[in-house]
Amino acid sequence: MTTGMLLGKFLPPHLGHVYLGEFAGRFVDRLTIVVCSLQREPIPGELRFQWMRELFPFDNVVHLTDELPQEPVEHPDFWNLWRSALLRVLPGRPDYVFASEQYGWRLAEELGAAFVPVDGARSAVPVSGTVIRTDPAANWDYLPRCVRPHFVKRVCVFGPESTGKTTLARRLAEHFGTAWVPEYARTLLESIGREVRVKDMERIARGQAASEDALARNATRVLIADTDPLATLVWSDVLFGAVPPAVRELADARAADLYLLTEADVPWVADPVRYRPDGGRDFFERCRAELAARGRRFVVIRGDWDERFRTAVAAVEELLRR
Ligand SMILES: NC(=O)c1ccc[n+]([C@@H]2O[C@H](COP(=O)([O-])OP(=O)(O)OC[C@H]3O[C@@H](n4cnc5c(N)ncnc54)[C@H](O)[C@@H]3O)[C@@H](O)[C@H]2O)c1
Repeated sequence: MTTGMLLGKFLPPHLGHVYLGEFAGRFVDRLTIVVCSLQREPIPGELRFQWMRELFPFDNVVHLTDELPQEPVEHPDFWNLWRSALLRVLPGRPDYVFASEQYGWRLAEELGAAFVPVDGARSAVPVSGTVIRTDPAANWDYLPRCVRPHFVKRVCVFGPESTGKTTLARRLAEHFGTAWVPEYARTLLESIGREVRVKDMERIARGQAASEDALARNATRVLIADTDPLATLVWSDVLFGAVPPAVRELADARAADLYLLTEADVPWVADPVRYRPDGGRDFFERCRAELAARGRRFVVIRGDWDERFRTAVAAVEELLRR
């Protein structure tokens, strides 16, 4: 049986890393991937470790969190420190070391392995972590699906019933060539076939959050959500005078990058899962107050359908420029 190892910061993992890992996994029988992270780095090491485990489910992915020097010039004992740290986390001395960097030669020698250089010019998959961190939107196609939610800007269409939220969310998603998140309350209530109860509220908030996180993987640069758990909080309070703690927790913890707050200035349309034909104005004010109390960024969407769409597009474009 042949064994191999490769290491990296994977800050974040991109398709160049995926190529390197998939190449190495086809070269040897048993591959170990070492995720090296430092506390000061801009993306948490634990998250990078989870991403790499998801990307390489059949390989041995380990996490090295020692605060080691990063370049040989930084420490006279650089190679001894790296050799002993690596031998601690590797299952044994590898037969092969894989890298696209020249340091792979010395690294392999330290571990008593043969070096297999992989695309030093990075011409097969021309991308780097620095390029992605500088402009993730421009390099979106190089991001693996599991990494995309970390870089996606989240927009939430928020406000009273029958103010065109779903149509606006769909239209925005189409305009920006991305994914949208349907309102989970509607999915649940249409399936449950009875009036909503307070005990449904936690399931609605959890469903909304889970659906958003799952669909964020399909998004390109921005994700458009038709409501979020903060809307569930407002609904729970308005309908039942009570908010389950789990709903409050989700509403407080999850902030969209931008809320499009839709005004109730368009005609009401009745629907079996709509509740408050006369409460649009109060509900709008309540939504505005909840956003303001949490310091969330929002833009009010009002006027006819075209004006609403134009205001929303301009607000999302502004968010994407930031
Ligand atoms: N500089 C040295 O001499 C040296 C020596 C030993 C260990 N280290 C440490 O190793 C760790 C990992 O460093 P890193 O910055 O190389 O990690 P990284 O995440 O940038 O890269 C991981 C691996 O993927 C390769 N790679 C990157 N883009 C690629 C692409 N487009 N196509 C194919 N392969 C690609 C890299 O060459 C590397 O082998 C760091 O903690 C560093 O300090 C450095």
